[in-house]
Amino acid sequence: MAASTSQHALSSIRLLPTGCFHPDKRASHLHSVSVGRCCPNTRNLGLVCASNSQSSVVEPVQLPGSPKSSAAPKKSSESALILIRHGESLWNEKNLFTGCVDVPLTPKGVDEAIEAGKRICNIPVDVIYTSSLIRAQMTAMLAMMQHRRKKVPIIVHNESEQAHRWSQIYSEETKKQSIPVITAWQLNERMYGELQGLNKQETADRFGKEQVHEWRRSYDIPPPNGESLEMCAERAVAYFQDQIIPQLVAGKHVMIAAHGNSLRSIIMHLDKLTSQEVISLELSTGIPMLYIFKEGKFIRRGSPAGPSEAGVYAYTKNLAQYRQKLDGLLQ
Ligand SMILES: O=C(O)[C@@H](CO)OP(=O)(O)O
Repeated sequence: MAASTSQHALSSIRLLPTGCFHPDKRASHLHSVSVGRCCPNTRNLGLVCASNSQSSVVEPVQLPGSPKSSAAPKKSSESALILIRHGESLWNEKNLFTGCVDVPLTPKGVDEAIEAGKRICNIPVDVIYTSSLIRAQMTAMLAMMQHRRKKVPIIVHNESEQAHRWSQIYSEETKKQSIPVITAWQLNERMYGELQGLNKQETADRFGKEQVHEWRRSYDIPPPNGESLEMCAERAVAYFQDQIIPQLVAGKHVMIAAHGNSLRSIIMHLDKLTSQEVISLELSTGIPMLYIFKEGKFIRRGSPAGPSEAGVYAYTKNLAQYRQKLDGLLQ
């Protein structure tokens, strides 16, 4: 799907000077923390599921003010949030409504994911969230293969106590060189109901262009027996607030690999778009978008253009320092 003016608008935001943070200090804490795992049908399970700290690679973080909070957020801290829509899938290529049908990437989608990875290869990533769908997971993994830090992305398995136990890592050093990948159905594409598997053009020919546009882009009108964007936002934004924001508050750098509509709903929330404005928000496959989270606010930084582009690393002093560190220029 072509990038719209909104997508271009995302990339053309002016850069503002911002303060400092210390990505590497935070990354070094990864080895000692436990899992914040999401269970289906429950919104706020970070604390409930994190019973065994030994076998896990990422800690659920509590928001400031919470009585149990152990990780006090640093006032001056600043975190990167990268959002990536998955690369082209086999059903994108065939122009079929996909929704929650779990199809893989095309070779072009694989290339897009690799390209996305090159664009973010100098931006710190401490924890990755993906949907439970393979196209988002492939994208996350392929993108991370390009990262210069060369940490190993590892999918966190908490679907059963045994899965949790059997996927333990027994070396603290190896954990330090890992990035937890947390999969969450809440980040899935919106469920397209009875449109799933139908050809988009044929559906428009049959039901009319306007009707299909309404199903695809309106905020609160669901397709037959499917989810509206509003319904998708209810679970995706709730998950983002309950599970992901606490990571950012604790100073973790987060990447989310997800889908056109789950990400549209999160961007709507971050950018405070109205239900009218979100109609024209289109996300291209495999294009990363960067936000900086600082002092409780999200600052949109557009789409990093590539490792050779200097601009993105001037977004914040800390991104520049992180890159210098990767370049071996800093100790
Ligand atoms: O088919 C889908 O699942 C989505 C994303 O590819 O399509 P649309 O752009 O119509 O929301």
